[in-house]
Amino acid sequence: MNYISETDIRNIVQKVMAQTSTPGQTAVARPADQPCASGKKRTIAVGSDHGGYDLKTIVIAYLQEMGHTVIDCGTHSKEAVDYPDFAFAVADKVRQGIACRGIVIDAAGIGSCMAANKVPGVRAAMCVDYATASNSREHNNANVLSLGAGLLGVNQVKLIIKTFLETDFGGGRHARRVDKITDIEKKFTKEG
Ligand SMILES: O=P(O)(O)OC[C@H]1O[C@@H](O)[C@H](O)[C@@H]1O
Repeated sequence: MNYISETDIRNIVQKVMAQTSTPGQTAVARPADQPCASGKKRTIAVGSDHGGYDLKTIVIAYLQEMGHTVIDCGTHSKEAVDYPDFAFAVADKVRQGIACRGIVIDAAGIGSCMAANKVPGVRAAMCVDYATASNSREHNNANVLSLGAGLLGVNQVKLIIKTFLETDFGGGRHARRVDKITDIEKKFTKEG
């Protein structure tokens, strides 16, 4: 006859407790939180609306030049579309761990950032220069970069992307704070 041993019960309880951790406890790692070691060739998801379409083409070429694999989540023309659809497509690739990082682009970069941040496990940052790109990585462990195509020149964009991909998370006090962001998210998601 099959029965559940005390060890099995202990394992089940530990698993359930880990999945329902409360603020102050260490966050459970999800695919989107898996490390994306610097210096390595990565898979990066990129998406834009019509306002970011031209820049997306440049960004994809730049990433490929650096040796990264790109998942192009669209849009595929300059026909008017809605940025949340493409920001979600990118963010969901990061959430699932299919892409290590994501880049979302629209004309201003704001709406795509908002939409991407609704996806569990995603920390999207709208960056406009070296300082915001490095801070978003070092302090916030951002895994999605949002760019405003109408605000940035091509060289600026390349510097932002290079910085975003090559800056490591600082850990320490920053990890405690990022864990608190995750705890807020968990209050509102079943998936947590
Ligand atoms: O082309 P329309 O619809 O005027 O504006 C789209 C842009 O306006 C903002 O929402 C976004 O930045 C998006 O790219």
